Amino acid sequence: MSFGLFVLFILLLFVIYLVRHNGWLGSKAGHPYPPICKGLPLIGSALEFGKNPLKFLQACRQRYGDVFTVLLPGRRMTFIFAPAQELRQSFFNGSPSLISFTAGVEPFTCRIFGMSKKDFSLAHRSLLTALRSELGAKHIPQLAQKLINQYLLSFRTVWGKESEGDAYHLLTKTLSDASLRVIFGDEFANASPSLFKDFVDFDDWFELAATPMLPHFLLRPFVTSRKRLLETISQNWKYAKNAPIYKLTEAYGNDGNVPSLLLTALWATWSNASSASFWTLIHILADEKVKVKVLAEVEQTCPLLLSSKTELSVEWIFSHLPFTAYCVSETLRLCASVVDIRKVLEPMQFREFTIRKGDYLCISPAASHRETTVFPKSEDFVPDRFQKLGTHPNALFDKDLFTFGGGFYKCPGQLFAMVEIVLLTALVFYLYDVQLVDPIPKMKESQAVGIKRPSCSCRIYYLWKRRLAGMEVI
Ligand code: HEM
Repeated sequence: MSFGLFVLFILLLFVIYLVRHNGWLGSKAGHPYPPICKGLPLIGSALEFGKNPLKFLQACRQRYGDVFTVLLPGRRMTFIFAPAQELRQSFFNGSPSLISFTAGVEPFTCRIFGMSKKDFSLAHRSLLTALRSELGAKHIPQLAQKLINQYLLSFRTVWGKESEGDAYHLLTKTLSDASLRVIFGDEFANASPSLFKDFVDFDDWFELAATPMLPHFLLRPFVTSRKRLLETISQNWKYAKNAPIYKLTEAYGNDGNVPSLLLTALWATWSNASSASFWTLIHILADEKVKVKVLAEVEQTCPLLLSSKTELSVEWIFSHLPFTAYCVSETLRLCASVVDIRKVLEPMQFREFTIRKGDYLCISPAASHRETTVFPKSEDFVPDRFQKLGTHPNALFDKDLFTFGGGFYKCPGQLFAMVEIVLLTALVFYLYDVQLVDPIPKMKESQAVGIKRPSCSCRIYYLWKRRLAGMEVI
């Protein structure tokens, strides 16, 4: 082949690549591909998306409409915006032969937690079923009782009687200690004292480490903390034999991958619920009227909540602490993940567009939760909006709220998460006088996945306000 022909051949390949990659041709069926927000050569929109994903997506939507594709290094992400019911139908309940949750989260399960692709997709359904049953309504009374005992212990050992402290640290530590003991068991928790610290380091680097094509050797703190976490879990998971999490390892059945599986479960248990409990407390503290309503409710309910005679069923908790639960739901509306993700397995139709095989199909819970037609004054914290509707605080997540995902793969920890945050919030307000010391921090703008973290610290002042049997040390 002459040199000229060779150059022509390369140019032809390049043009074919550009046409396919950028969707300049319509699909075979004649339906157009969605418009593309191209960004810069090679890195696409990585910089803008990475800086403030929500703002970037809202700007794209204004420019391109309800369906558009964003190019990121190694990833094409097609976003769809629509009323809740339409999104539930097309995204959460779409045909499994067309879109896949498992393939969508593989960049996390495999690249971050180190699970093998094959094992994960084979075992995924049974894992989900096992966890859903272990954390289901039937077990809540027992789990809730243990949570309360652990919270009371943390008030003695972590909070103390009176102090000023960083609210994020206080709530994260309290909730994490309690949920670890409840889900992984006391023996496992006692054997793993370094787990919390290593997890904080790991979680700080989580999102960067999920970036495709970014080599992990550049992220030394991430690699070190993950190694330590996996070592701790490998050595100690035998102690979790009597805990709910053990059912998961039985469903998985492959010893070699169990530590990675349990690290995934630990991340799911800790990461989102901790931030959610922080924002719930901070939002209530920042609004005097809301705080007064919460205080009235907890004064009435907490004596019963702390009585050993009460069976803490799901219905009991939500019917005795409805307003506190609406505060949690409203917090989860405001702080929801910017992106939820699936992978397109075969070309699929959404409205007039064809979405390509291989694209990540995405919705934005954070953007949907800010639709002013559904949520007037959408940036404000207004728990009354849900109370007026009368929808059960937990059932809101089957209607207009997407914080826990949806369809078959909906978060299996939803009920447990709601219960643990409601109980912690109620007890903090019942047992302490709490005040904000710092202004409310902004949410971390650059975070795309999971409940938003605060962008800076926020101190609270708290003072123990009552006598309680068994709490003499305080
Ligand atoms: C406020 C707290 C929480 C939030 C906002 C949250 C949110 C989510 C979301 C959005 C998903 C993906 C669902 C989808 O895309 O359809 C998910 C999956 C998951 N969540 Fe949660 N979650 C929370 C708490 C928990 C807790 C406490 C646990 C366990 C104790 C848990 C366990 C899991 C697991 C294991 C999965 C993966 C399911 C799978 O692989 O199919 N989550 N969660």
